[in-house]
Amino acid sequence: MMNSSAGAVPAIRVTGLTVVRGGRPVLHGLDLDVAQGSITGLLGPSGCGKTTLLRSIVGVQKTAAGGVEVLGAPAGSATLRHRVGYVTQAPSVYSDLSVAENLRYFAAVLGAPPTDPARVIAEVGLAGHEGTLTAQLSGGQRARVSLAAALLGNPELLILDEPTVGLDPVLRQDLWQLFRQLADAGATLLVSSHVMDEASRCDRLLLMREGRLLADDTPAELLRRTGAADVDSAFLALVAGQALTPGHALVPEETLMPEQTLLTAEESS
Ligand SMILES: Nc1ncnc2c1ncn2[C@@H]1O[C@H](COP(=O)(O)OP(=O)(O)OP(=O)(O)O)[C@@H](O)[C@H]1O
Repeated sequence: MMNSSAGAVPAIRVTGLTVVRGGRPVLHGLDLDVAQGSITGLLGPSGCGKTTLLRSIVGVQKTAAGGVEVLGAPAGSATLRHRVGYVTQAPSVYSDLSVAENLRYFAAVLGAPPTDPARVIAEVGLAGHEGTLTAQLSGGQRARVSLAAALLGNPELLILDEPTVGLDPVLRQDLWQLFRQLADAGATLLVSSHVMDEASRCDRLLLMREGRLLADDTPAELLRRTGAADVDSAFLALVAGQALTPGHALVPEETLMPEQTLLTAEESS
């Protein structure tokens, strides 16, 4: 059976998710579904709450209200540990171990097959660097070791927080090809970025601003709906539309707080 078949359990279901950080609400009652076997881009300006949403999905974020289900189980459940891979923005590998040592260590912890380290090293384009100490790698290479660690055991859901940041265009293209291969093989990827030009590589986009969803759509439909030439312009059109005609906002009106409308109106003036 295809993963994307209608009626399949969504890979991620977020309902009414509210998160407070530092005494301030940073996610305001988010509702969204992510279908299995797809690549969803989570886009929005710095500080809009992307990492907080990803942390909630992985089950490491304290939430104030609402729920998150992952592959049909509550986020953070022990049964999900081997089914979900998470790559944070900060490389989370040991700098005093080599590339291969890091991956052999994480493979052992996860109980992944012994052939997995070589497979994932090749997938992220680090073949030839197996013996290099992680401390001696470039920032982009270190980030790819973290990504390789998340690919161990072939998780069904990959949560990637800005995985292409600081990478050159060729590497970015290679990684997006890898993401597509993984999705074609049935994996679900949720990839955050503040680089809107990566949006066209996604099946679906979640545009976020100030802890709320501005849009949940395919890239093509988003451009059609806003009449914009690129996702950057679509984002700005949505922000402007929200400020000028809150009654016609592209998210349900009740999820827009009055102060948000005032703020966006001031900013756009
Ligand atoms: N540990 C923390 N304590 C208090 N507030 C926090 C903490 N971490 C983040 N925040 C706040 O939560 C909000 C959302 O942050 P978050 O890291 O989720 O944004 P982001 O969209 O991932 O940003 P970026 O693209 O810069 O990583 C921001 O206003 C931030 O200041």
